[in-house]
Amino acid sequence: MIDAQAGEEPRLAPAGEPRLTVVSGPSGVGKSSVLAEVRRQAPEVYFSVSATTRAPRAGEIDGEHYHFVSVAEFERMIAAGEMLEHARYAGNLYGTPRGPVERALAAGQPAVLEIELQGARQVRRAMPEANLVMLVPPSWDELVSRLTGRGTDASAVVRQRLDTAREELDAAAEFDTTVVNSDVQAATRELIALIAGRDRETG
Ligand SMILES: Nc1ncnc2c1ncn2[C@@H]1O[C@H](COP(=O)(O)OP(=O)(O)OP(=O)(O)O)[C@@H](O)[C@H]1O
Ligand SMILES: Nc1nc2c(ncn2[C@@H]2O[C@H](COP(=O)(O)O)[C@@H](O)[C@H]2O)c(=O)[nH]1
Repeated sequence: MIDAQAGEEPRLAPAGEPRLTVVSGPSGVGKSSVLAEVRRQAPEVYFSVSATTRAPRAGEIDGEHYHFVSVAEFERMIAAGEMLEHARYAGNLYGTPRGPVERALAAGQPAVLEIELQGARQVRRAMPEANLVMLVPPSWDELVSRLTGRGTDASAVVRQRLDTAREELDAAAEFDTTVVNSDVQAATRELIALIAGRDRETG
């Protein structure tokens, strides 16, 4: 957690206020796996559903895993100011619809975004009080093994995602907290504490 220096605005939301938590990290590190467990154990948390122009993978449900939209619809949403952040990743567009996140926070619900690095940087600028968490793998070899072992992407896409992963891991210092995903349950416990703002509690 980063404390405010004398004369500077505090960067993280004050204790007691619902917090926006951004979870980022390289493709294949286990963001979806850990957040599925967070969702199960902390049903009070609002999880943003992103819009994407990527084609659905087997088993992905429109409106649940993503809002699967056309490029034209995605561009309309940007032009209408409906995106909190957006980015191009591995040839597709991804973005966070702004309204549902703002409504959840206004209603007192902690909210979580699972987004890549460029988007996390945009949220940092737009909402400096957000807590940025990077999920990292226990080792590079383990990341490669998880991404290839998942079997959802062609080898060229895996290579592209691994190239981006190096850049993402190099940016870990920009995040407030780094959580190592060696074990899904342990990472889930750490994330739930951060989402609930337990790191802001004193005494
Ligand atoms: N702690 C862990 N130990 C071993 N395997 C894991 C762990 N966490 C996730 N995995 C596995 O790693 C693979 C990638 O996980 P997942 O799809 O959750 O990653 P992701 O970060 O959400 O990827 P993407 O950004 O591409 O959506 C999956 O096969 C998942 O079962
Ligand atoms: N900037 C944003 N990145 C997003 C968003 N939703 C998901 N993502 C990230 O994209 C990559 C690839 O996801 P995949 O489902 O195709 O494997 C991954 O890092 C996601 O976290 C978003 O709204 N904005």
